[in-house]
Amino acid sequence: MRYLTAGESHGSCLTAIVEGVPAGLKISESQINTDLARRQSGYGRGGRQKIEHDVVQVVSGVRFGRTTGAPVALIVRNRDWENWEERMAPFGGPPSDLKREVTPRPGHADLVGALKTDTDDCRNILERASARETAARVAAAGIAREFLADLGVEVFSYVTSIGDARFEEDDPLMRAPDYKPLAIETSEVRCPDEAATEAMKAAIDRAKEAGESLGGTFRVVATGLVPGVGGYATAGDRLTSRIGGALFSIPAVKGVEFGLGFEAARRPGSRVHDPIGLDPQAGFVRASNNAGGLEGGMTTGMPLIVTVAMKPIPTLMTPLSTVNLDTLEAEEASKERSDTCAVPACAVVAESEVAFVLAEAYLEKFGRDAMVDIKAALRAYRQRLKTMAR
Ligand SMILES: Cc1cc2nc3c(=O)[nH]c(=O)nc-3n(C[C@H](O)[C@H](O)[C@H](O)COP(=O)(O)O)c2cc1C
Ligand SMILES: C=C(O[C@@H]1CC(C(=O)O)=C[C@@H](OP(=O)(O)O)[C@H]1O)C(=O)O
Repeated sequence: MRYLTAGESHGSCLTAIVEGVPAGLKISESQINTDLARRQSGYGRGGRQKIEHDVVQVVSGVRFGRTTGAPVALIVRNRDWENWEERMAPFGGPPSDLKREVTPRPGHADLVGALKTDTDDCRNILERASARETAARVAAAGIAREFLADLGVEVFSYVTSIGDARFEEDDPLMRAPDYKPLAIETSEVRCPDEAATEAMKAAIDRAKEAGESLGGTFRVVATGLVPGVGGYATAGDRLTSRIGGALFSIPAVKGVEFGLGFEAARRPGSRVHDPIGLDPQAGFVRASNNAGGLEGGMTTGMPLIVTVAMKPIPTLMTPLSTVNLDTLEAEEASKERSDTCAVPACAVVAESEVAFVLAEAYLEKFGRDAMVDIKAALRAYRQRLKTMAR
């Protein structure tokens, strides 16, 4: 299962096509819309989110609420388009008052994209480098999430820091985070701890006041996984690389750690690796989950726990210096409407990326055509694992 998106930030709409979708999977538009709304939310978002109200339109591959096995095409319309129709027109000439973007923002794709593609208007770059595109990813991932949910796998996320405001978790080994979904989703920064939520909001307020921006960290967790999904035999099989790559595809993601992550490099082996035991009911079990649910590029059966770092938003209201592409003079970088912090939204996008990788890995292992066969294969596999532990 993989997706492809198209659409500019201020174009008429975003489009996604998901291919490799098995037949017979129940799809809920309202569930996708809930995820789209979660991606739009979060303290520190800018004015754009007051304009947009993202809803998905499923245009192919689903009939009477179930997938047919054909590619699923989805559309999310940009409400802001009506303010940009002339400036973003696919055909005809530019309007006479068009203001080109010639003061590239450090940290954004503006300068390097303009150099690479020989344009004198960074808008050609930023329209697509913009994380607006991630709305299409979240819509597309609705298919992957429904697929995983049908197989008992849930993917969620929560924010662990914004700037220097941190959520200090009780279980530093992160064996299996089990925060209440409501505690996460009712927090304006998607952090299950009230005091940390307030500290993060205050940090965002201070940053906004100072014309600054903030990044942060969050965790993505997947539960209900069976062991042995993914692969060890070739570089391309390993889920570590596939999940890492998928997360690094998200604009502004600059770090990914599995389980203990970098902390593992500071500890001796006996305090890192997860001892193996045998439980009469559960079969092979682990005393800890420092690996974060992956060994040898495969799921261990413990929760997958990935910590992700997002850099601060590049657009600054107190801008850094840049060079004007027309005059070649030093100038302040452009400061268009922007988010101050988008860590909570980024976490929802990251859930989507993880869901896609896991869905594809499950399809590899349990078949691709029809949900009924995939579920039967999963049941048979679980049964075989039980037999191996007896
Ligand atoms: C959900 C989300 C929202 C974002 N909002 C903004 C924004 O409002 N302004 C901005 O300059 N960058 C924003 N970014 C970050 C830029 O898109 C990103 O830094 C840019 O594409 C350059 O890519 P890089 O940071 O991976 O090098 C956002 C990123 C995400 C994931
Ligand atoms: C539109 C979204 O995020 C945008 C991501 C973004 C960027 O540069 O990445 C810049 C801003 O766009 P605008 O200039 O239109 O306000 C954000 O609002 C969204 O997430 O839906």
